[in-house]
Amino acid sequence: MSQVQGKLTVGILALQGAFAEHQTALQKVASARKITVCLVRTPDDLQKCDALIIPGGESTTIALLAKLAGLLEPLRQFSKEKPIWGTCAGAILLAQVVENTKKGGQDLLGSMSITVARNGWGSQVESFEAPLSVDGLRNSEKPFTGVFIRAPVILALHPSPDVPPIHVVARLPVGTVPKSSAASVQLDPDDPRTIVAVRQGKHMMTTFHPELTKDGRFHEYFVQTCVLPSLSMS
Ligand SMILES: NC(=O)CC[C@H](N)C(=O)O
Repeated sequence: MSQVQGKLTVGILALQGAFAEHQTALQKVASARKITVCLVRTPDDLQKCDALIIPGGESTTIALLAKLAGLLEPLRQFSKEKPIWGTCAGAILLAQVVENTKKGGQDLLGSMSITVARNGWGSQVESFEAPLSVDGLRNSEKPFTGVFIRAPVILALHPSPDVPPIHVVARLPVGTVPKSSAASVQLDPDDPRTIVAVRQGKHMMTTFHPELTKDGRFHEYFVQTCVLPSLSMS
């Protein structure tokens, strides 16, 4: 475990997108939990980390910049050993299969057995917020505000005996009708597009942006549920 003064180091991929917002949110959690926050721009930065957050932004741009920085393969290797949390664009990078990619496809880490579609609810104007009830969050009786901005949708989970179990962490509330032309009808409760947060093994993806709220409970949840347990196994 790469610890600095007995601390746990959580990296944030800082190539493009909302990495500063994650840094602010994580620093609030860090003060209570001996965590060093590291902005990751090179393979050397990544080496220092015990876990990683990939922020929202544009997944095609993040992947291209990661390739240019020589980070794609190190990220794939990292994901085999250490926890990654992908938010929105970061969720796309973690997915095994992505639909609606840019022409010619895009590089992925493929760390979670999930199919997502980019911009599943439509464009920026169809962004929306939804109150999410999330078991396992501190004060879970208080809904967590999911901020969905040109968000991907989960089209399918691919559980199999060969991969770690997949846990649905949060779904859109029954009756949510996103303003999107892509889903203007009320979603059926077991429609996979209602799934907006998933854990598989040590990784987590959220199709929304916890870093854009002032509510740090998802950052706490990632540390408690994904990061700390992975350290005890390493
Ligand atoms: N808010 C976001 O991260 C948007 C993700 C972006 N639409 C993509 O496909 O990469």
